[in-house]
Amino acid sequence: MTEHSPFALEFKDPSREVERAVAELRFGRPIILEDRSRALAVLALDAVSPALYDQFASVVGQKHELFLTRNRAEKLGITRASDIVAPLRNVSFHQASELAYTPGTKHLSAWRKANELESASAELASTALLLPAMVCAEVERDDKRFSSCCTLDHAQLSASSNVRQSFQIVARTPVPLETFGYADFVVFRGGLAQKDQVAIVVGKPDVSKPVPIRIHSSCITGDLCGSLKCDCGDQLRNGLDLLAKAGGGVLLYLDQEGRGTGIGAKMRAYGFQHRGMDTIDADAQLGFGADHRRYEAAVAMLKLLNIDEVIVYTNNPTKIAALSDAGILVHARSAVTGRVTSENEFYLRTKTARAGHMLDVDALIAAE
Ligand SMILES: Nc1nc2c(ncn2[C@@H]2O[C@H](COP(=O)(O)OP(=O)(O)OP(=O)(O)O)[C@@H](O)[C@H]2O)c(=O)[nH]1
Ligand SMILES: [Zn+2]
Repeated sequence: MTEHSPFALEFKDPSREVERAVAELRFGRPIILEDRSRALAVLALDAVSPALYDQFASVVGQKHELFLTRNRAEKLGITRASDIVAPLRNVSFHQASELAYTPGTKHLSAWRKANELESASAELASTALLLPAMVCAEVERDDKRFSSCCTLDHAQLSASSNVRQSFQIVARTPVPLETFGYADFVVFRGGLAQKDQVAIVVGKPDVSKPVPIRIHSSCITGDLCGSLKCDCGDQLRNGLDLLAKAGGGVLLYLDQEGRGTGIGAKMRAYGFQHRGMDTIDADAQLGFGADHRRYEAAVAMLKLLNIDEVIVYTNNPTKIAALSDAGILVHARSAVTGRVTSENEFYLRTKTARAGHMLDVDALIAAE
């Protein structure tokens, strides 16, 4: 345990250091990520300006390299199932961006397998909701040229993981909903570099019995604007309806836009889907895996609401597994569906075929 001086305010715990590094990357500034043997200057390509990219390249004498995940590497024709790093000497910002996330780019002449530190830098980008494409350069420890940059020890990244489960309730207030009458909105704060999360308590669920719950990931396009490209808006409203009909329950509305990749990445991926790609391949072009959501917040929220046994409204087996793995007893699973539209049918079929969702799209169409 760190000893704190009674005469100073100290914020030296690992999670604060990680959050600082994440914020720096989001603002397009370099950080230094180091372990016992080396130091890596890192920029997130998604956030950096072309001018700072050029400046970084010249400061490190054109020895900068581009980290790409194995998902992106596969799209560049490299099928060795590892994260990779490619040299960027004399590669412009525009060309680097093409390598990182433009479909159809094939001109990667040289690359090597990424090391652990380089892969860890992409983990930070993912926490910052940025694309996992990093501009890296190995530098000396305590390199004066980067003295004004935030430095993060790799060990602090793993040491901060317990914070992901740490939440507290900030407010609990009833809100009158058009269809359901008053529902309590409970706001939770905590986690690692996370926004506030919300639980909507419909009716008066009895926590001494299995509580009906829905874990819903935010979808600005579907939930808010009625986009026809997905089933989220319907699932949100039908989910609340099912909880009310079950005699009361809790909907956890998680800040996990774009399956945890963020709205920026999701809209880039939508652009690729307009060209015919499915939802998973579109994300892979950007370097992402099939699903980046984490459920520590959901588990912490349930525990703070004194809920440890549930009936879950979902078609997604990953959500059930995440709850069970965290010690929440899942008594049953119930389906929650939406309308099938010509715009979302391919998306729904992809979720079933490639992400194991328990959804019979043909039966839904037949029932309409
Ligand atoms: N990256 C990406 N995310 C998408 C796309 N379409 C929808 N999403 C996101 O997918 C998530 C869907 O959330 P949910 O409806 O809670 O989850 P689900 O995995 O469908 O599971 P259930 O609805 O519980 O069956 C939300 O975070 C959406 O923002 C897409 O094409 N690309
Ligand atoms: Zn959606």
